[in-house]
Amino acid sequence: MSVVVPECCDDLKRERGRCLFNKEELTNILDGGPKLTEKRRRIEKMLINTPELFDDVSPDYLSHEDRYSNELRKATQLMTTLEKNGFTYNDAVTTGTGLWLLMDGNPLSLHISMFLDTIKGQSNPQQLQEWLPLAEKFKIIGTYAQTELGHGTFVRGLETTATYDSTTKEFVLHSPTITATKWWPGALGKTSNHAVVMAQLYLGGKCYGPHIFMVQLRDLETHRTLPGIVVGEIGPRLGMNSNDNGFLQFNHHRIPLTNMFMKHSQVTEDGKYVKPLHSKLSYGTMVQTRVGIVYHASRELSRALIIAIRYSAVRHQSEMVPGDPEPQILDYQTQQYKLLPHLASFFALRFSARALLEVFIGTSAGLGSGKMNMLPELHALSSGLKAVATNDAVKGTDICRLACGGHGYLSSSNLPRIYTAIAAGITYEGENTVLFLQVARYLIKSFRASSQGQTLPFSVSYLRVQPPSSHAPLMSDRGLVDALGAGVRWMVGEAERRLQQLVDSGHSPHAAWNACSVHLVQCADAHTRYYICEQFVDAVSKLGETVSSGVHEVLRQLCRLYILHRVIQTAGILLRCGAVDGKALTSIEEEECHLLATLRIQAVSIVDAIDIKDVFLKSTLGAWDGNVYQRIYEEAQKSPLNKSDVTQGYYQYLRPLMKANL
Ligand SMILES: CC/C=C\C/C=C\C/C=C\C/C=C\C/C=C\C/C=C/C(=O)SCCNC(=O)CCNC(=O)[C@H](O)C(C)(C)COP(=O)(O)OP(=O)(O)OC[C@H]1O[C@@H](n2cnc3c(N)ncnc32)[C@H](O)[C@@H]1OP(=O)(O)O
Ligand SMILES: Cc1cc2nc3c(=O)[nH]c(=O)nc-3n(C[C@H](O)[C@H](O)[C@H](O)COP(=O)(O)OP(=O)(O)OC[C@H]3O[C@@H](n4cnc5c(N)ncnc54)[C@H](O)[C@@H]3O)c2cc1C
Repeated sequence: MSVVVPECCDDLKRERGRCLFNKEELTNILDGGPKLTEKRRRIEKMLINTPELFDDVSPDYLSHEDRYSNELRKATQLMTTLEKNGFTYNDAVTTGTGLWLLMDGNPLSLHISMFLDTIKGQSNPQQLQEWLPLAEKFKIIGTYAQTELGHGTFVRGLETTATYDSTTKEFVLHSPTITATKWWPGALGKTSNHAVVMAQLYLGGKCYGPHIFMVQLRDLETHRTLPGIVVGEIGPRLGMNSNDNGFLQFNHHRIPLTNMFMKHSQVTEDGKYVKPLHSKLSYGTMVQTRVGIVYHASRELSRALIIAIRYSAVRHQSEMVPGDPEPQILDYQTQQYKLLPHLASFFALRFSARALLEVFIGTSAGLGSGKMNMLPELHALSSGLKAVATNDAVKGTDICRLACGGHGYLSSSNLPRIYTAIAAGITYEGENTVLFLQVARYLIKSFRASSQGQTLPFSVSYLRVQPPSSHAPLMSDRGLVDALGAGVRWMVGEAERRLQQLVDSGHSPHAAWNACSVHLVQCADAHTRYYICEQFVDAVSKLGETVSSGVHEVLRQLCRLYILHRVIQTAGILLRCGAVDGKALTSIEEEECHLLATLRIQAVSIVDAIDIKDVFLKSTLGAWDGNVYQRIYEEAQKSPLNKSDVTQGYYQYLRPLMKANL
């Protein structure tokens, strides 16, 4: 399939004619450099030239089984195409391209992410040597099986047991109750023949907590389920229904001793336990996936924004001035207010995802040499950013849908599918409220440590009781970010005060924690957003030295909008702690409205620079040419109900009803 870039409609031509910055330069920044843009485009070209990767029929018109088979067909084709052309699966993931072709629930996504990552991150050298080549070449296909019917969040509460039998040097895996059934893992139902399984380790009658085991589930020749294992698919879900999320039960199923992942903790042949350097090292795959999800959420949000902003430039509705031609809906301030702060969020998340990845890489390198001290900070940052990124992507995507009016509700807009896919991100890989509470624990601990004079890690250093006096004027970017920091400091101080007050009045620390948890979640959210603001300001100011003035100006405006919007959202707190006053807020609100109008002028060009091709957007509303109505009409013709003028349903139900004597 070759892509011919069509002439765009007059509205979009006019929009693009107003561009005052170098789009390619902005694209390079978003990709992480010109080389990465070039690589992404090579991958895209290769994928676009593989017609088997594209749907002939929308998954909406397929049966549950055909939908799965079709996605599996494309997923396997994607993997072989990448392999043959010298790319890795990771390339397709990190560029987003592979995901966009398969984001109806790719049945190989868990294999190429959490299964492979667990093998890489949790194996000892022998295990790595044995399993990695098999997994990389798809000789074994796996998933990450942790969540159970009874417990997802509370990993320590999992019920699946792995009991060591030193006489045979085996673990016996067992699901003692219905609630111990593994439930949810992607690709577990029908695709995977292996799984990495989280189970409670029992040695000599003593429980050592959750540990990870490599378990074969199906015969490698016949694909039949092995004895002692019950496995199946869990049925339809809100979205991503082309995946085979599954269930799994063990009935005293035996696996060799060597199938416990032994990089961090070990069990000896005679059943002795060797503990890890840090008790949460076995949660490493979850942390790594959370880092990936921040990127993933920003990419999905960007797809929705491209669709909604292009559509808003093409769609004309009502009269702004009586008797005048109908304006583009993007000219309405309320439409700008719906979309442009989310456009700013996309950029903020992209820069923060990059900063988080650096922390992840630094911490992982430290772990390699036995340094565990950065782990709590990585856990807090990855938890907070995963939660904010998915919350904002879900909210932003739905706003994009709403901003497209009725047509946003059409499947062919692709907004419903983007929404339902990213909506799962709020829940999977750590439910967001739960992750925020982890961040809050870290904040309270840090606040208390700081009160005792201890030095704080970089991401929380602003919580110091005596902050360095800020010299930045309040209305500058730095000044406003400092004000936001003062707000978080006040919130955390307030949370700590309330916790202490409850404990002093006789509550247990745990009861006090629960009684303050709404406020604690707000602290965690505010802290993470403060971190995001800092990363955005830093990134834009660093780029200022290297990019052209047009691009720098656009980035500066987006960053400013993000900060102003955040200040307005936090107004109540900032007023209470005295970081801003009413007069400042009024001028911030006015400036935001002014900025919306400024950014509106180049909004289409900004989303063009995100550079996602039509074949990956898959939207009747968001295509490059803006030929919206023709595309919507043509998609409707593909409905199976339009194959005949009169449907079977007419003869079966409608006609008898019309003929009945009611
Ligand atoms: C195609 C895909 C390719 C690539 C992937 C890349 C991007 C993703 C892109 C797309 C995704 C698309 C498809 C994938 C779809 C779905 C995949 C989904 C998979 C899953 O959902 S897997 C299951 C995930 N489950 C969870 O996340 C469970 C959440 N629960 C927990 O993590 C923990 O139990 C909890 C709640 C954090 C902690 O529980 P608890 O409070 O009971 O504490 P503990 O006693 O356990 O902890 C005490 C102590 O330890 C600290 N701590 C906890 N966790 C960590 C950690 N990970 N690291 C460091 N420290 C940790 C905790 O804070 C306490 O510290 P303190 O005592 O306060 O000092
Ligand atoms: C599409 C999808 C794909 C998934 N893929 C996988 C996979 O591949 N592998 C896998 O193992 N799992 C997978 N999961 C499972 C997922 O990780 C869990 O659903 C998730 O961790 C949440 O756990 P839960 O469902 O038990 O929710 P619960 O923990 O029961 O949450 C329900 C409610 O209780 C609240 N709550 C729970 N604990 C607390 C607390 N301590 N404090 C305050 N509030 C609390 C939550 O905030 C939430 O509002 C997937 C889930 C989905 C939806």
